[in-house]
Amino acid sequence: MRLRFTKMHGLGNDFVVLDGVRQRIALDAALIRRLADRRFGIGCDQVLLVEPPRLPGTDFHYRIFNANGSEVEQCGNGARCFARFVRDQGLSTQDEILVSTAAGVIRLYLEEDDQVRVNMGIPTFEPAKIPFLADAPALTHALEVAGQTLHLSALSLGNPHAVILVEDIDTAPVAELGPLLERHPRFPKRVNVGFMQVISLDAVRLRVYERGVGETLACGSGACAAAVSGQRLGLLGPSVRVSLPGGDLRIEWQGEGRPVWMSGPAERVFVGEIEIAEE
Ligand SMILES: N[C@@H](CCC[C@H](N)C(=O)O)C(=O)O
Repeated sequence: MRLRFTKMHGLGNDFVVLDGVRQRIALDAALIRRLADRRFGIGCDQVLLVEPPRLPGTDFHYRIFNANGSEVEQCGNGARCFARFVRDQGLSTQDEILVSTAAGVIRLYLEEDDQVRVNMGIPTFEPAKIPFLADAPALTHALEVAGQTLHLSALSLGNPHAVILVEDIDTAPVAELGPLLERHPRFPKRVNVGFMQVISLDAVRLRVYERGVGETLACGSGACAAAVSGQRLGLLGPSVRVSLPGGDLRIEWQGEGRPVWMSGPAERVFVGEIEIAEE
C-alpha cells in the first residue's frame, strides 16, 4: 500500500496527517505504530486521519491516534494542524471549519495572522466523565504514587487530564511521575499528566507527559486543562499564556459551563509518500 502523508507540527507536537477523503486507508494499531516510529517509520507523536463528514452540517470527521496505536478523543495541537491541512490541500476554502471527533463536534477558525483558534468544548470535573475513580468532583484530589501523596486536579477536555502544581517545571519529576500517573488505577482509561508552574495571573509554564506517547514538546488539550484548573483554584484569570517547551499558546475560559478557546500556530514540515511493506 502506498500512502501520501503530510508531516506537520503545532509547537513541536508533531503529526503524520493522512487524507482519508481522497485515498483509501486501512489503518490499524500496528500500522500506526510503524508510521509513528522515529527510527523505522516517519516519526510523530500522533497520526491524524481526515475523513469525509459523518454528521449533517459538519465539514469533516477527524480521528486521532497516539504513537502507541490507541485511538483518542481529542488533540488540540492536532486540531489546528487539521484546519491548516484541509485548507492547504484544497479540501476546504472556508475560514471556519466544523469537525466531528470522538469527543464531539469542534469548531476551528483560521485567522489572518496564521494562527488557528479552536473552540475546545466545555471542560468537566465530573469524575465519571473523565473517567477518574472518586466519590465526588473536587478542586484537587490526593493520590498515592511511589510512596508519596500528590495533590492534583482531574478533568476532561474530551480526553482525560491530571494537572499538578510544581515550583519549577525545569526540575519537575516528569519522567519519573508521568508514567506512574498515566497508568494509575484511579484513571481507568489512563491520563495525560500536566506539570504546571504558575508565573502570574495570566502566565504559566507547562510540561505534559502525554498518554500513549510520553513527554511531548506541547499539548494543546493539556494547556487548556492547566489554564482551567488554575482558574478554578483561583490562581489564574480568564486569559492565560501557556508556555510549553515548544512555544506559547493563548488559552481563554470564561468559567463554568463555558467552552475553552485555544489559539496558536500550525506548521507544515514536509509532504511525502510511504510504501507500506507487508510484515
Ligand atoms: N497532543 C495532544 C493530545 C493528544 C492525545 C493525548 N495524548 C491523549 O491520549 O488523550 C494535544 O495537543 O491536545
